[in-house]
Amino acid sequence: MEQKVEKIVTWLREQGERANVDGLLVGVSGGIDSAVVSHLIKRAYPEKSLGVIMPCKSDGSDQEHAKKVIDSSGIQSIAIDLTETHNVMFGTILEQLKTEDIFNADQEKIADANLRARLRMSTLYTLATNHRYLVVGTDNAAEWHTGYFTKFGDGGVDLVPLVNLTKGEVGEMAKYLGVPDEIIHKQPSAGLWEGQTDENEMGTSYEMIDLYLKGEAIPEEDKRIIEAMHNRTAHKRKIAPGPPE
Ligand SMILES: Nc1ncnc2c1ncn2[C@@H]1O[C@H](COP(=O)(O)OP(=O)(O)OC[C@H]2O[C@@H]([n+]3cccc(C(=O)O)c3)[C@H](O)[C@@H]2O)[C@@H](O)[C@H]1O
Ligand SMILES: Nc1ncnc2c1ncn2[C@@H]1O[C@H](COP(=O)(O)OP(=O)(O)OP(=O)(O)O)[C@@H](O)[C@H]1O
Ligand SMILES: [Mg+2]
Repeated sequence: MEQKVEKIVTWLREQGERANVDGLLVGVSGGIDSAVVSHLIKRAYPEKSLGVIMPCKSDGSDQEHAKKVIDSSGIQSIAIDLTETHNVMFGTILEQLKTEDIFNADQEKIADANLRARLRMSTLYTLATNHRYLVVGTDNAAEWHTGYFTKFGDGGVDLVPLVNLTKGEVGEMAKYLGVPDEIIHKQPSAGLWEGQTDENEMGTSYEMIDLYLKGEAIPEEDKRIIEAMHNRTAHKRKIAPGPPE
């Protein structure tokens, strides 16, 4: 594990140097993926790494966990509450849609959720510009393969250090790095609405996705769900296409 960690830390430093920036930052949610990235960027840039806590109508326990990650990693931190920003922006958009009688209530929850992720992305890039830092993403191999992220939201980042690690491998790295146990053992959640858990929403488990990625046999139904998610989200893993000349 020491070697795996060192390889990623060296890579992060090289990427920073190549981009000619001063440091790295990450959004800290209180979940395991951003906990691992916080510890990694602190190792890569001990004096120039920043963790950004951005509650947006978020669960109080997530914020407590986020603070624990700041402490366990020793990273510098800043908290920016996006609740009011989201209320104003989403409220303005909804009001106009309703005024013009073109509001689609079926899509409200997902549109609300994705705006939270995109407000976080905008906040991170504002800070990155201010500090001359890069924005480090937290997607792991399971999330990347299934496209379980918001396009240009939490998917809108400069570097993805965990993209080759399964969720299980992220857990092993978290233990090695000293991420608090309660964060390692809690249910993965995007925290985009109350009670949301990744596995409920996806209809399969990270254990199944990890096994699938390792080429092992899994039940037909899980395989079908994973392949459908992968195909439906192919556009998120490419740059925007243009027409042929
Ligand atoms: N074929 C295609 N070619 C090009 N673009 C296409 C497209 N199909 C849709 N699109 C575009 O993509 C948009 C849909 O993609 P997107 O906006 O990402 O939205 P979508 O995939 O519908 O939703 C994001 C999913 O990621 C989950 N999530 C988000 C954030 C964090 C986490 C987490 O684990 O923490 C999880 C969230 O719970 C939800 O299930 C459409 O509105 C459309 O603009
Ligand atoms: N409240 C928040 N404050 C700061 N960043 C956030 C917040 N919520 C989400 N993010 C960012 O969005 C990323 C995607 O969330 P995701 O839930 O996939 O990761 P996680 O919370 O670190 O781990 P887990 O998947 O186990 O919940 C987070 O890693 C983090 O960088
Ligand atoms: Mg989470």
